[in-house]
Amino acid sequence: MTPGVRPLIAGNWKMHGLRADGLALARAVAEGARGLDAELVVCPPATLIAAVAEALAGTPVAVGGQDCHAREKGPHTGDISAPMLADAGARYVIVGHSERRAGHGETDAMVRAKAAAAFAAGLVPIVCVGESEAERLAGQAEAVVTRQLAGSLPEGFAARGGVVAYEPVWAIGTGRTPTEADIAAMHGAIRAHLARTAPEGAGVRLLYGGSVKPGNARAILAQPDVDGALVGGASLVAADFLAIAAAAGVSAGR
Ligand SMILES: O=C[C@H](O)COP(=O)(O)O
Repeated sequence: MTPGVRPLIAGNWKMHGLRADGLALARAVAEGARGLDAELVVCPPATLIAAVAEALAGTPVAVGGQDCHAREKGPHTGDISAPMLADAGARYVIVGHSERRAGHGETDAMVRAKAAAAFAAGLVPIVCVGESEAERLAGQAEAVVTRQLAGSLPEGFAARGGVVAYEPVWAIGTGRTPTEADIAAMHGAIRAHLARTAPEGAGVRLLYGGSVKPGNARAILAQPDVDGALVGGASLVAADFLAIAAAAGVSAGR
């Protein structure tokens, strides 16, 4: 944890949640969030953003989107723009998740444009980076992640409060995680890259994502330069998500 930084725990619900269970999950998270010393964000599917934002109004839990288009509006069937997310009540948006990079052919340049669009709409982008298993085994993990950062972060990213999530692709939904030392080393490398490129880089919140669970959260969040987590599967169970958030508060020594 970076000293003085408030931990951020974001839940990416991915393509899970119909109205009734999504609203129940959001309300249960808000109920348990009182008194927790971490910032909480839930990122429901787009169909639920407005309803969840309404249900969470006046609570400490913010809402985020899972993706946005780089343009404000136009002939882009099925896409959602950053101003639309903001209008629906979102304050954050995840961009460049590996499932978008792999499943929708998103390049670093596209991710960069999406993050810039998020800022323009008043949203905080959470930009995801991470190596594949083959890249890690080839000793290329840091080079890959540094290249992704160089290509994916728009001008003024650090100064404008952008967030980076390091998610090794092979750790997502697998129950496998890097060693604590490997997480610390990668977060240190990301921090060094950010600090080289902007004076505000030292203050950017760096999240770890990939099989974060209540049982491993405390150890992961205790690593230097790990300022929070981007949680997938465990964010679908309110008690698990809240336990991870509680571990973040403990790791921050708050
Ligand atoms: O965005 C979240 C990540 O893809 C992590 O997912 P997971 O916690 O299910 O491994």
